[in-house]
Amino acid sequence: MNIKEHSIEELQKLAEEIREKILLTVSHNGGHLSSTMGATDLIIAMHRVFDVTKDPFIFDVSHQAYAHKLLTDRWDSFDTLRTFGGISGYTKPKESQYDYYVAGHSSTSISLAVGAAKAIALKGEDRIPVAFIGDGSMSAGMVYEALNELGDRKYPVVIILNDNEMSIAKPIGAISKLLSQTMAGSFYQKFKQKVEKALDHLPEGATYMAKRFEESFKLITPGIMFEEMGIEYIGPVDGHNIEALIETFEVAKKLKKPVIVHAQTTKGKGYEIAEGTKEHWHGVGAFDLETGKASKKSSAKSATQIYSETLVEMADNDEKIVGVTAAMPSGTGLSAAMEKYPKRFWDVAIAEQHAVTSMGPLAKEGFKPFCTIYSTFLQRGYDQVIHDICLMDLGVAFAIDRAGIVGEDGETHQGTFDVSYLRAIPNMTLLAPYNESSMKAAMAFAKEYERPCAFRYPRGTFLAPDSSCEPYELGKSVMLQEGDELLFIGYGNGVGRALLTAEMMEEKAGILDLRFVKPLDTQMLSALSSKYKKWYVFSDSAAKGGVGSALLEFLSQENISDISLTTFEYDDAFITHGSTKLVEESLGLLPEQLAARINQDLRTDR
Ligand SMILES: Cc1ncc(C[n+]2csc(CCOP(=O)(O)OP(=O)(O)O)c2C)c(N)n1
Ligand SMILES: CC(=O)[C@@H](O)[C@H](O)COP(=O)(O)O
Ligand SMILES: [Mg+2]
Repeated sequence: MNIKEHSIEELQKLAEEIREKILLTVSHNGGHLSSTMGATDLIIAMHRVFDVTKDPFIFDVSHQAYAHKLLTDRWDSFDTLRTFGGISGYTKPKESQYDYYVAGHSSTSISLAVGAAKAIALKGEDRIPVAFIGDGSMSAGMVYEALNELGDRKYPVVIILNDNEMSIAKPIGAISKLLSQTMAGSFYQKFKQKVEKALDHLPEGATYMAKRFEESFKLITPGIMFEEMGIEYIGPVDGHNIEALIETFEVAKKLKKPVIVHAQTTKGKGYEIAEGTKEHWHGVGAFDLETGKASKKSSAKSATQIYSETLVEMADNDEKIVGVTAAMPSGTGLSAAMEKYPKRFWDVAIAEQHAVTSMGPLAKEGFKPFCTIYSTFLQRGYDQVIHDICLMDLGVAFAIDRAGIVGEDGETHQGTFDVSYLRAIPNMTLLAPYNESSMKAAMAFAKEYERPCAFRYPRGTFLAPDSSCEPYELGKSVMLQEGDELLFIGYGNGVGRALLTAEMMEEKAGILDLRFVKPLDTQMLSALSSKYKKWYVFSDSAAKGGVGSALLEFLSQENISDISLTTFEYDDAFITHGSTKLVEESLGLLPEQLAARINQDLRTDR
């Protein structure tokens, strides 16, 4: 859509139309509502001033970029948002030439802008990278690694800081406090302009004094930090005043230097029910537009809820239990423990690396940390798991939520890699529960275990219903059902998939709840290898380096060569978005598909 010739009134009308379209679509499909509603005016002004056909538009996380999608080539396909086969909820160059980069994990945009600026400079082109980042995403270390270089090398980059005074939850930390010093900021802006005018007319000696005076005022503004790092700061500006935004962006563009435009917006702008600091509206399922009520409510307890309740119970009985989340208090369920024990459970903002490392000394000092992070976001803290926890052999328990396919968030968020990336680390123990009782038992094990361990569980509910459960014992698996020739080995939610598949089999399968993928129950596996010659592995994890790999390593080490092993894990490819069921169906992983496949194999064998 070419908006270069639009009047301000036409742009304002367009903003309304875009918000209506977003509202209607998200109320049907679910999605990131409040971020994107609040960012709409900024994105319109961005498209007006910069040239999306040549300037890299780099959205941080990119959950707020729906208006960008609508302004480029996705108005007609927008109703497929986040559905299987439809458009992604995030920017994705494979989807559109106007999406410069993939995003989904936060705080990468300024690094990307610096990289783009280097390429542009090397190519001698007249283009300018524009990074669009939210206040919540300003907490992560990557931002400051990039600003550190940018402020020194001075590439022309415009950073639009969309400050809605919210992360998903309440933003945490000193940076967030600094950004919200806006009363002083607006006063300071007027004051600064006056001082600068006066300085033009003063002799040299007086300029020094006036500069000192000005700097003492800067100490109370958000600009100080950026300006001292060598990055121009403009703001705060009203992020819903399209006319003012266009003027400001024009100024920023002409500076040909690194510049931050600090814009204040209201999260949820345009949908009153969602406006302001209402965490719920960050990411929602389908809802009724009139009332704002969710269309579907699940009654079954999610794995996260079980974790959350169990953690509080454990914390009630043991004051050594502590825990951390990196900006996902409600998503991980840590919020319940944080409310009850605010001194022992912390949200450290988007800062997975810090979350992991900071739990090390707590373990060293005799506390029991539960480091509660989604599988996908723990990737950010990988070196810290190795260097700061496992090398020290400390008793930190990693509670890995959103393990497996997460559904509509798709490629950037799938929790597929944790088994592979954690299994390689010395001193690490890996276990997984498959229903409510086993989750409690796994957590009880993790609480007592004095070395690093990680347990994983899925988004939403476990596939298996609850059942009685023996306590977890290091490296011990449990046989759930004996069979004839086939052995189904389940890990975590894979046990539920194995149980469901077994119900549809023409032959009775033995079912093993593996419990630990590291260390493996070698005794049990050796014994089972004499009776069962066909092994099928069920685990919601990447096949490369996953559970099947671990079992093949075992068979090879033991020189057991008469077993055929098939693993139902994920192939070596990024997995698309859509409802979990449709995505799993596309991968052939629904129990009925697996049963049909195994039954067919058996028939062919005979
Ligand atoms: C590395 C990483 N950790 C956590 C998240 C989860 N997450 C997505 S958006 C978000 C809040 C971002 O806040 P902000 O940048 O202010 O954007 P807003 O939603 O307020 O527009 C969080 C914590 C993520 N995407 N990436
Ligand atoms: C944008 C982002 O990273 C989060 O908002 C994410 O979508 C949350 O996912 P859950 O809905 O699984 O908590
Ligand atoms: Mg924000």
